[in-house]
Amino acid sequence: MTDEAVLGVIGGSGVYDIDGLDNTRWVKVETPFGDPSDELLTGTLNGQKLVFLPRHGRGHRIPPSELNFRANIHALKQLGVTEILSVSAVGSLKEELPPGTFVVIDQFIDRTFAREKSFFGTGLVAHVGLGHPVCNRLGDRIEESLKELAIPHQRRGTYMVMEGPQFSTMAESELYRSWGCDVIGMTNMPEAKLAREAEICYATVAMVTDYDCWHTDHAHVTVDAVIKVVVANAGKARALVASLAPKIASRQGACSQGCHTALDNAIMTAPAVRDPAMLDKLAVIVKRALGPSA
Ligand SMILES: CSC[C@H]1O[C@H](OP(=O)(O)O)[C@H](O)[C@@H]1O
Ligand SMILES: Nc1ncnc2[nH]cnc12
Repeated sequence: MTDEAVLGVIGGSGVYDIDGLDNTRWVKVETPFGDPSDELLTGTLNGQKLVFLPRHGRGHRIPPSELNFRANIHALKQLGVTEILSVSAVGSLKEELPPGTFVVIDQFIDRTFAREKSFFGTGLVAHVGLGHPVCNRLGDRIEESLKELAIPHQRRGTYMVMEGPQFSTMAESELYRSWGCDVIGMTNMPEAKLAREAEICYATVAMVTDYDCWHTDHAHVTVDAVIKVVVANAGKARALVASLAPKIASRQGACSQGCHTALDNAIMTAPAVRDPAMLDKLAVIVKRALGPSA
């Protein structure tokens, strides 16, 4: 099932389209969890099947707390996506990460509180592991591309996920700095958790757009400043996706870290008491782990 790689790209703020694809088509996808943020763009890039989803919808219609993360991940799963590259704008919490730096995220602190965080629920309970919340095989490929393209980057980093939509207070920003977080944003959770439940490799390349509000020598973050940096770095983001695509095409077999088998030993509910309606609703998610007739 994961033998053929399909690369999903979730475009964040300022990234509402993707160019250079062949055989493109915007596809409307329905899910049991409601509507995804927009239609999904399918095509091929350098020989690799690719599906693109603008996280906030084209034109940026949807704020972080109202994103239907479950529908977005479910739609990508339905289109066969096996690895997701999340491209996100973030604020920097460290002096040594100036705007324009790309960070290959490897950890998250999830401080969101107003979002649906699981596909599972009463009648079908599951607990997936999240010690390594991103796929390091995919992270390694991203790092290779960043090196080849000479894009300034940091290989690892902790992304603090806040609820938003307002930016942080100075006290909050200093608190997250004291926790050792590298960058801050509003969107990557529960996205990463749901990708794990859906057995899709997930990795984030976070583009630093500002110094949040803690830095005394820099103006506090504004939307204008964020978008200016995203636009200035759009070429690098495009080049990254183009370079990553053939690396995904040539990857061998299922994820060695276990992303593609995350539901093995994760489903708690005894077969006899599993809710048939939940099994039906989650069929796309649990088909590999429980078999098509579960
Ligand atoms: C426009 S700044 C705030 C906005 O940008 C980031 O979104 P994304 O990860 O989709 O690039 C941040 O998390 C906020 O949603
Ligand atoms: N400073 C910041 N805080 C939260 N989300 C962001 N996205 C971009 N910059 C941000």
